[in-house]
Amino acid sequence: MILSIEELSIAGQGRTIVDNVSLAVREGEFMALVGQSGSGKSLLSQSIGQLLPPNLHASGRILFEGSNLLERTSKEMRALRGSRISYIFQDYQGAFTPFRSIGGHFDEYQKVHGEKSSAVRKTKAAAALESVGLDAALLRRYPFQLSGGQLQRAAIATSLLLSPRLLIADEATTALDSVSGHRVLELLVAKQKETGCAILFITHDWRHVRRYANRLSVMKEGRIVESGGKHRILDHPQHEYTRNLIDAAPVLSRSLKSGLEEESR
Ligand SMILES: Nc1ncnc2c1ncn2[C@@H]1O[C@H](COP(=O)(O)OP(=O)(O)OP(=O)(O)O)[C@@H](O)[C@H]1O
Repeated sequence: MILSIEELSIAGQGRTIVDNVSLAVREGEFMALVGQSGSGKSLLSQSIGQLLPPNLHASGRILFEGSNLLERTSKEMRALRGSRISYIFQDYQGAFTPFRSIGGHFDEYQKVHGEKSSAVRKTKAAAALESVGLDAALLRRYPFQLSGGQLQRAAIATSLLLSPRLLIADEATTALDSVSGHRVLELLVAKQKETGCAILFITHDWRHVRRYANRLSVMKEGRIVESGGKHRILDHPQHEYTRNLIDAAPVLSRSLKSGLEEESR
């Protein structure tokens, strides 16, 4: 296991939002987390990197590479985020400061994580951008001069720059049109194969679950109601809530919900 969340609860102001959740992500796998809006998926993912809003508190254990992340200091977490654990958010525009060039972002990111040579930083930035299918000339542009799809690609390039072992993608394609979203996801999966990192993928889009996930967990009202292999859950859901979610997804209308007949992944 690369990540093992054990009995995690997230609470604040007298309310428990995530309630005693356990969830494991295996080395190199694509793990999807689905469930209704407000069930606590984003907060769960934020707690992994100690990114919870200050009014909320997490308890339990989040084991990553042998230690409990909830016990790490803020300084240790800053070093870990971006290097061993990376995030891609729905709001990719928020990941960029408007008046700093794309190259400036790559440069700063590498500086923060200890790369002292400006020449190395430049070479790595160009290679990273090219690795996600973007021209290195875009390094000179500003975020508002790139399309949404290009910016999200640049965000993916940044988050993979230091070869993290775990990538957390919280509705990473929701803000993109479906063609750009599809391309970004294809890219993410290709990069995953190349680097071997695990992905925790939060989504409402069952097409993505069916196409890319190895396993999934279903969340409802702060609890995980069901976890397992994709084919088991899509074709033989055990919990009524999972059955309802799958039945409500029009894209899953084939004879086998997992699409096992036509897709092998
Ligand atoms: N800072 C906060 N203080 C108190 N409650 C919060 C805070 N942030 C989020 N919540 C509440 O916690 C619950 C879970 O929110 P979360 O964003 O994790 O849900 P989600 O499953 O990711 O939803 P969606 O699929 O719509 O993104 C929601 O009821 C939300 O309103």
